[in-house]
Amino acid sequence: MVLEITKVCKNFGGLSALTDVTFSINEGEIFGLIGPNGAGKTTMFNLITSMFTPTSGQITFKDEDITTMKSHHITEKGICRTFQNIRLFPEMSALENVMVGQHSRTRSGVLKSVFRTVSQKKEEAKIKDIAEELLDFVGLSTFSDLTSDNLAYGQQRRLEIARALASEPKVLLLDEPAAGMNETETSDLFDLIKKIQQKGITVLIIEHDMPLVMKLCDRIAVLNFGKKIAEGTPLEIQNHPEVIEAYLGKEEEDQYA
Ligand SMILES: Nc1ncnc2c1ncn2[C@@H]1O[C@H](COP(=O)(O)OP(=O)(O)OP(=O)(O)O)[C@@H](O)[C@H]1O
Repeated sequence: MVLEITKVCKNFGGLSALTDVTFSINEGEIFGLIGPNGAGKTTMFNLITSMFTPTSGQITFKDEDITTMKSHHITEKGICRTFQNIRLFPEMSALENVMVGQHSRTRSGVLKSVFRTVSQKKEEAKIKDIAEELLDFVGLSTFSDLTSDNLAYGQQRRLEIARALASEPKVLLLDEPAAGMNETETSDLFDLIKKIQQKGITVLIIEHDMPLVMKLCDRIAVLNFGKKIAEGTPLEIQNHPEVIEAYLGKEEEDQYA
């Protein structure tokens, strides 16, 4: 088990965003977290990355309790995420955006040195090399000098993934990576996430694009009103009566048969 979520609850005032949610993720798998709007999926990401603390319950990463660990320590441990709304630096180049993503792994910090020592210069050169490799990995090497606001939407989402990869995650959390993508971009995204898995990185993905989720994920957990209503393989999830009723809807049932 790489990540274990045990009996996690999160209340916001009187609202129970998550109630007693338990699931665990195996090393190297692509795990989907799905459910209707407001089901608590992003809240779960916010708890795993310590943007919020659970009201109760436990989160462990490789058997270490990380429930109350600070966010930056969680990044250093090897958990990194992308956001539902793109959060790039719009006026920085694609390359610089990825270079910034490495800050948790560097000693002297990126782009800030005024009096640069030889070792800092070497480190910067290495940071640039790694960023170039990552841009190549996500298929954006020809756009390296473009500012991120000049990239197409699907490219910006891939750039976000490259930036997240720059922190050398063991577990990558993707929050609706296919949102707003056309069919070709979604198909490229599928290939990219599979390549990330092949690198040995575990992927936890929130996604509303059901055909993509069903094709991509090894296992899936389904939330509804903050509670887990099902967990299993894509086939098990597609045939789960409570999921069909709560989430997929009768109309869409045939689509996945
Ligand atoms: N910071 C917050 N303060 C108060 N309520 C919140 C906060 N964050 C989330 N919520 C509430 O918790 C519930 C779960 O929200 P969450 O964003 O986790 O759902 P979601 O499954 O990610 O939805 P979507 O698919 O629409 O992104 C919602 O009712 C939401 O309004």
